[in-house]
Amino acid sequence: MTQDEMKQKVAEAALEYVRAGTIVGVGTGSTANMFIDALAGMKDEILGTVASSEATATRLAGHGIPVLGLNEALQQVDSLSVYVDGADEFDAERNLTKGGGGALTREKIVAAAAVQFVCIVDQTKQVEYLGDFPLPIEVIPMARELIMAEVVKLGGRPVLRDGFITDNGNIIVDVHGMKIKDPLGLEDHLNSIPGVVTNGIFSHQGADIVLMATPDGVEKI
Ligand SMILES: O=C(CO)[C@H](O)[C@H](O)COP(=O)(O)O
Repeated sequence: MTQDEMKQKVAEAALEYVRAGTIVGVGTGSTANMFIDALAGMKDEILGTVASSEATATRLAGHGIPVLGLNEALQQVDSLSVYVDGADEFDAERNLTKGGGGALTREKIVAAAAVQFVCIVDQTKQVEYLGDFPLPIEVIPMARELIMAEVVKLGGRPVLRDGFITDNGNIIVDVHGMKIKDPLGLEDHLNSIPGVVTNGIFSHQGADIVLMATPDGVEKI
C-alpha cells in the first residue's frame, strides 16, 4: 500500500468522529485535504467548519462546505466538537510535531477550541522522540536573529524557511538536530522567547486520539 493510500484510509476513518449538528475544526496538509474531500459527503449534516489555514478554507469552500471564522463559530457554540488534522511526527504520549505546511499557529488555536483532537497519520510519522522532523517556529520577522541565536544556545540548527510567509504575515524558522525528550518543557521554553508566535510542538494541545494507518488497517492510539 502506498503512503497516499494509507493517508486516504485514515482520512476516511476520521469521519466516525464527526458528529451531526456540530462545528468541526479542520487541519492543513495532504492528509487533512483527503479528510476535507471525505467530509464533503457529510456537508449537509454538520453546522459548519473552522479552517486552520487559507488553503483549507479554500478547499472546504470548493466543496460547498460552510466555513466560519473561529470567533463567529464560538459565538454560536461553546466549543468545536472535534479538530481533525495530520502531523509531521507523533510519539507514544500523542505529543506531536506540526507545521510542515507552515500553518502551526492557526492549527494550535483551532485545536485549543475543540473538545477532541483526532490526529490522522500514516505509520511513517511514528517516532520514539520528536525532533527528527525539523521543528517549525513561527516568528515575528524583526525577531529572526534573536530567536535563531537562542535556538543555537539550545543546541538546535535554525534554518529560515526561504521565501515562505505564513497566513499571519510572519516567517518560519525550522530547527534541525534536536532530540526532544521533554516536549512540554521545550514547547513552553520556546514560546517564552519574545518574538516567537508559537512553535510546532503540540504537547499542551497534543492529540486525544491518533489514528495511524498501516498496510493492515487503521490503528487507534
Ligand atoms: O502541520 C501540518 C501543516 O502545518 C500538517 O499536518 C503536517 O505537515 C502533515 O502534513 P501531511 O498530512 O501533508 O503529511
